[in-house]
Amino acid sequence: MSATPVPAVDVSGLVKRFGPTTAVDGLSLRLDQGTVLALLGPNGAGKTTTVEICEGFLRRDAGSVRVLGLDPATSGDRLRPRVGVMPQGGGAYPGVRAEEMLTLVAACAANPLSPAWLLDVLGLESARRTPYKRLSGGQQQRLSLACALVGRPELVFLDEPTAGLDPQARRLVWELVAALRADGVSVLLTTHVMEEAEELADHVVIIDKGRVVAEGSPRQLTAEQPDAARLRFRATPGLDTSELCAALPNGCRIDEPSPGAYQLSGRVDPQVVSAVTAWCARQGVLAEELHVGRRSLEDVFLELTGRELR
Ligand SMILES: Nc1ncnc2c1ncn2[C@@H]1O[C@H](COP(=O)(O)OP(=O)(O)OP(=O)(O)O)[C@@H](O)[C@H]1O
Repeated sequence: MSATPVPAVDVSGLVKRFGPTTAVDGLSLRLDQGTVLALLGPNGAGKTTTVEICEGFLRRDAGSVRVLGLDPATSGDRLRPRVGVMPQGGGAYPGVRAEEMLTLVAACAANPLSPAWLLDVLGLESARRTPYKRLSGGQQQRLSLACALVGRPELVFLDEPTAGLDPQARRLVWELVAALRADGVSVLLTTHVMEEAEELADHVVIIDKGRVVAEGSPRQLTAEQPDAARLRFRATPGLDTSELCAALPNGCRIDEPSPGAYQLSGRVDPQVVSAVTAWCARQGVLAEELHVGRRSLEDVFLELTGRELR
């Protein structure tokens, strides 16, 4: 009989307070080896705090945390060679050149990847000799990612790895995360971009105010009755939707979960779309960002918390 593998990250009942603020409030999550977990939540939800505790950079107030079976609060020396960290916002000595920085980090690893190769893969070839402070924000992000990966870690923590990246660079990071997963590396990433979680993660943990509000695979979280679709649009906040409600078929409901964001749930057919746009025309408002589709993680978050992710 084979033994169950140790989870890459196992957090249970985690609590962290900063003075009167409870940043993490009894949070539990588990990242299985070789999988990708996305910690999704709005600003201030407690994502960075959770990750920094797992990285061993912050002390917890309560709960248990195991990273590759070890406690990061006491086993930092043993974990450092096995774990890659891409902190939010990055940061480095301003004068250090991109390749110098990566070579320096590589020198700490027993069996590093080639810095030159990694710079090439991340599209930083032309910035090799550029001092850190002269790199663009996106280049700094990618260098930070390279530093997290150069030591061939078993597990990587990526805190908002695509924040501030242009679509092309974002796609590059997504491909890299998929490649890491294919190589059996475990990845815990934070994001408030739901498409990122949907695209990359095996398991999504949605948090708000330091607590888990939902979790599961993206498919589980967005599953609904097969004939149900969503219609969403933006318009002037506070419109009286009673006339529209009366015109909709039974089983359709319209909500305004956050000001100006309207959401219709139920069976969305061409007549329903037409009723909505006709109603908007009568109100003299333009329905912006009109979208019909299946429920997204953004919808799930909105339903659970009444607020938008961004
Ligand atoms: N060093 C600190 N001192 C005081 N309060 C802090 C500190 N670090 C975080 N907090 C507070 O803890 C809460 C959680 O912050 P955290 O940075 O973990 O959230 P987050 O989900 O990562 O947000 P973001 O998406 O903006 O990065 C916030 O209310 C934040 O203001």
